[in-house]
Amino acid sequence: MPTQDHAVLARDVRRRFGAVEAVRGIDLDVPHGEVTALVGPNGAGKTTLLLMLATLLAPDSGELRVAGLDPVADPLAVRRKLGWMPDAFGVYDQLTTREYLAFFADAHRMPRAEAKVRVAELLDLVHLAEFAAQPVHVLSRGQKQRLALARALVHRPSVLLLDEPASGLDPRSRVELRDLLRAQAAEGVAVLVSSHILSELSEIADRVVFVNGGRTAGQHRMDELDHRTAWRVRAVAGDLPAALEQRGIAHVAHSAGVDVQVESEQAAAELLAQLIADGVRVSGFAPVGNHLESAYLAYTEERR
Ligand SMILES: Nc1ncnc2c1ncn2[C@@H]1O[C@H](COP(=O)(O)OP(=O)(O)OP(=O)(O)O)[C@@H](O)[C@H]1O
Repeated sequence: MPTQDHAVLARDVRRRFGAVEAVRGIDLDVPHGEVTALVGPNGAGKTTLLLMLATLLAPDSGELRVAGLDPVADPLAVRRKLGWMPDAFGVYDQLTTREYLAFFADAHRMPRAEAKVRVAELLDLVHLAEFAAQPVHVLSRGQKQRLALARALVHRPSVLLLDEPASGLDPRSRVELRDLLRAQAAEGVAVLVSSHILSELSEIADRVVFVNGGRTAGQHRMDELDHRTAWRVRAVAGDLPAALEQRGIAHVAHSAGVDVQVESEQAAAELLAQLIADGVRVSGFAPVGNHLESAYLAYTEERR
């Protein structure tokens, strides 16, 4: 089994909670120096997988490696290499922001003088220096998330796991998070990030792992993703679904319109001409989302 070159590796990992098979066959490869996106619908098993990688939950079966180490056999060694940003903020909110980070530096046995410098550096990095002496509980949700990110980085980990890191962040903080994750990857850190914000992931991720129903549905480099795009069609008169069916064109109807997959802009232009020729009075015709969104919809289609 490859270890060092794969910063994070999972092979046929399974975990159930009573009758629920939360994870039932996940394979994953996350290399150093890249940002890997972990995406999938609610309940797909992403958090369960991340908790297992973060040594906080034991798998029922399968193999896991983090920084070449086994999180089941050697959790303490894994934690020394790993930065973990959970989707919910932890306790200790009576501490000040500075004390909170110092506490985690101490937990990583960082010498006090070094910890002082590192904490100040991190507070600047996540723009919380002005809150250094404030108790953590006064921070807003987004500020707490930035603090959680700083906490994950305290000990300069070589593997960074983030569960929905952008969900509470304002637009500027999201841009900064993107830059920060790219900078970490450029320094050789392996970054695995789960998120539902596909437009943002498509801008920072080098690779994507799709998870659906507790299984890996696909792993790709972003530049290998199918470049077919979904186009959304709306019509004010004429039977749009019937016209598409008659031409054998697969489509998904929902309240915002009818989505079809087309191969290229040229194919989209031809489809529009055909629909008009069929008597459909088209009122809207535009590409939806980006390549990552299209691939996501294709991988999770059977749920509809
Ligand atoms: N501690 C638990 N006890 C019972 N069931 C659980 C537990 N944790 C997770 N599950 C179930 O396992 C499945 C996977 O949950 P998980 O949180 O891993 O999904 P997710 O992909 O992170 O979802 P989301 O995108 O909504 O965060 C869900 O059906 C969930 O209800």
